[in-house]
Amino acid sequence: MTEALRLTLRDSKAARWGALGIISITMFAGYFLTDVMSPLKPMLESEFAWSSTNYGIFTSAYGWLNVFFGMLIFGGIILDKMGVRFTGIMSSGIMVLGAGIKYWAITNPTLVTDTTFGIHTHVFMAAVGFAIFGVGVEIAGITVSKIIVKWFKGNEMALAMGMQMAVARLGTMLAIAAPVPLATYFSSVHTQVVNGELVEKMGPSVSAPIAFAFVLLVIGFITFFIYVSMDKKLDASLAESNGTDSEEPFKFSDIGRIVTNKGFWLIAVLCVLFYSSVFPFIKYASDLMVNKYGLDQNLAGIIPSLLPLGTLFLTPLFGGVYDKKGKGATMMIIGAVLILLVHSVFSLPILNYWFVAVVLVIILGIALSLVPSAMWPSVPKIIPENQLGTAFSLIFWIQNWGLMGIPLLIGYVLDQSNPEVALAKANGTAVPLYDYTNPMLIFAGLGLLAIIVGMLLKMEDKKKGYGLELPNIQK
Ligand SMILES: C[C@H](N)C(=O)N[C@@H](CCCCN)C(=O)O
Repeated sequence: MTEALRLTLRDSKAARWGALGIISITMFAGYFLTDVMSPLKPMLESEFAWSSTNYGIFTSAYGWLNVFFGMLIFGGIILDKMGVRFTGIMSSGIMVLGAGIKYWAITNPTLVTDTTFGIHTHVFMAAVGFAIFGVGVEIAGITVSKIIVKWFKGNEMALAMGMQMAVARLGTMLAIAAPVPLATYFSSVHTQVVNGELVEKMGPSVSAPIAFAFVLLVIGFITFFIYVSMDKKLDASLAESNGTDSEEPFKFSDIGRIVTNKGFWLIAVLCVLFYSSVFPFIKYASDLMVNKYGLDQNLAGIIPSLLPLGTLFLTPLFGGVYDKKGKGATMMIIGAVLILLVHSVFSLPILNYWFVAVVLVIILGIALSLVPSAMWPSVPKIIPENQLGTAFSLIFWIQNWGLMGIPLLIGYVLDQSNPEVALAKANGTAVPLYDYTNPMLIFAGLGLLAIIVGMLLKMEDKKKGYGLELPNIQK
């Protein structure tokens, strides 16, 4: 067979980067909704009398269905059985549905007067929407990972994953920076909760940024159909080139193979520790800026938004370094060290200057570029391609325990460490600032554990020869 005959659609640079661009739009919208409420925490407290625990419950809902109902694991199996086209459409549809429910709940503060399972129904219904959305965005995440491996394996895989994450981080950045101005711009007279009573009052529209996110998600859903047509063409070209589907189909016994692989566990534990120290932090970062660094609520999102901003450039850059030079395990360890450093300084009850926060957030951005750009392209070095959907879903499942549990823990610890805040709210007196020392110590502890697991992973790589320290691009 001649070289020309063996060429497929993925050998075309324009086609594979075009495919990446399209799926990145869907994920951009997903990441926007994921963090859109983060800068709105102080508003949720002032408009609807949410406590930090309420906010923690709502934020943790992201993982409820993924963790307790195993939705992510089903998602991974569906992905390996049904393929990326079906799973991609399904997951982006679920994102739209979840966002719709969340919007409905937030626009109905009358739900505040009821409770469901001991939680204010307003909080509970918003959480249900977020939980459904969480299933969609997580399954979309594993689908996109598999799509990237399909198009880029043996080429610029880490760079491609880095670029996709960079676009997604743009969504996070917008979600941190835009909601407060949007909510303020669309201020209106609406129902608010004041001293436990529902009153009609002029105030910022917390629901406006969610409506914006909903529209973005619908656009992401539509654009995924364009990807579907490209994927069909890729499969056709693979079939023609005769080089396709030499892979064994997925079997349930593969799950046993994945979970008995020590490398898999190390990367999964590193993943949950690392992401639990960054993503839940983002949910509280704007509030931290108000309470620790004395920033105005309207400007508080600016410093945290520098975190994803840096990753826009650095994630593809580090991905490119991994592709060409290797050193994946080392990059993950350095990232974990940075996490420990940053959160330790945040936890100190001194240095409460805004420029210190800027420097720390920039360093955190470097960590958030180093670890993911090395971690995700390392998974296909440990797990065979036909088991990747399931492996990614298992890793995401383990990670979701952290994404669910840590925000809840932080909200609870915040309330427990600052009882005077709840007291002041109940008495209608001036509300004091939150002391964030204990929550930040929890984040620092996660960083320390991540360093240890990163080192164990590097040792295992040496023993098993996964090639985590080797370049991805095959010469
Ligand atoms: C939150 C989500 N489960 C996640 O881990 N996202 C990663 C990207 C994973 C993509 C793997 N190709 C992130 O860093 O945003």
